[in-house]
Amino acid sequence: MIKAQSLDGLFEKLLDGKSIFKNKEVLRPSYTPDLLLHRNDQINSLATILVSALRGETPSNVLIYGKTGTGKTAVTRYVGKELERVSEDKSIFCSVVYINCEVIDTQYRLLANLARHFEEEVPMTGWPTDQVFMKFKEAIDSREQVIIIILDEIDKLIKKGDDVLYNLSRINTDLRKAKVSMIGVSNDLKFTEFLDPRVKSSLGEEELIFPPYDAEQISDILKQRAKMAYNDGVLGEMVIPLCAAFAAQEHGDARRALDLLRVSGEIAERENQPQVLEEHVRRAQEKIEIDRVVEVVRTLPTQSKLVLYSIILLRNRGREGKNVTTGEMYNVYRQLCHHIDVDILTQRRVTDLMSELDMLGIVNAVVVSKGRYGRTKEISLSVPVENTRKVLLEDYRLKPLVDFKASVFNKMFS
Ligand SMILES: Nc1ncnc2c1ncn2[C@@H]1O[C@H](COP(=O)(O)OP(=O)(O)OP(=O)(O)O)[C@@H](O)[C@H]1O
Repeated sequence: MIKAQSLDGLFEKLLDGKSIFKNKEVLRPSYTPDLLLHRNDQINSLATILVSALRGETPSNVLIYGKTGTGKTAVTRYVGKELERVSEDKSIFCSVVYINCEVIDTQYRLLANLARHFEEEVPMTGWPTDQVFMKFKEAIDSREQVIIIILDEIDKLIKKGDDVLYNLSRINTDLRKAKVSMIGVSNDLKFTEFLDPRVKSSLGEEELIFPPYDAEQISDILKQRAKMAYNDGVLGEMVIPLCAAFAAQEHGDARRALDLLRVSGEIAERENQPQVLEEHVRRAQEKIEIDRVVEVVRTLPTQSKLVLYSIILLRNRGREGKNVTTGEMYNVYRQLCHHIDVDILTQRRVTDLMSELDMLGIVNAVVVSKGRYGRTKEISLSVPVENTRKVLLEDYRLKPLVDFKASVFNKMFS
């Protein structure tokens, strides 16, 4: 008879081990430090625009752009918090409402959230949108006050239409006492192209651009956070410079750098190492990259998954290192669709899907000239092949393709 191993004190034993972390939470994206480094210009510019609220005037609407991890959210929230703090000191009514449009991504939910913020009872579904908007207006117009609405990741909201932004941008004409202004935050520089020109000009009364951090600036940000996150003497000398270098290579992304610093520590801790070393950072970099790819690939639509799978199959056809042409890719894609009974898209549409994969950083397509045969695109994979293949085959619609290589490829390439 197999005797169950005694698990007494399972968690106690784990907890007894000395942690290398002092406070891991400060490395999470949700944590905003009290002092934001290398962002004085942006903080001052935003404060200069918002200070009107403290004079009872309506601040201009602002659009904030910058690549991911450049401190847009951190700066906006920080300045918003300061504004509320000073307004309280001066007994001026001023509220800053933060909305993440990736989570609250419909017009109704946005308005319902705004109304609820001001203690209006509005259900999260079911009412006509106009009625919710009316409730919000009534709620805020009960007294003299300035409301600043921060719409983070605003590009996610307008995917479902820009009516709500149009209405919000005109709301001040209907209000007697309250004043509303909006701050839109986005890492997509082009999203305003899809906006109604009136909304575009109203939202973009002021624009702020957040440039990427360089390696030195990221290093400073990491040092500030590492002091709070790790116990003294735990970090090897090369850990911060390496995290900063990796993140700067990407595009100066502070979030990526902080993730690297945290995951490196987690890897070291799991192995009961007393110190975080360079090798842990390298492994963390690999792990984060794979996690990212897995997430992006997993959420692709089926047709894009088929395009990607055909590239992987061609890449594995035995002539390693040779790039795949669009013609070859389309040929295999068609066979895959046929095999699992999925509609076959036109070559043009498939080329578009491939360009999307290129934009996501999953493949790299370059145009090459074939002399008098014209031009074609050569595609190479920018992601680890085996991991990607595994994730693709997790999709139940693609599962029957597991054996595809054996049955069709032998015929095609023999
Ligand atoms: N100047 C800074 N000083 C200290 N920490 C910073 C600074 N800039 C960014 N960070 C930290 O980096 C992480 C990412 O920053 P933030 O969320 O503000 O980036 P973002 O530009 O809004 O990115 P995204 O567009 O992806 O939302 C956060 O943990 C934030 O606290």
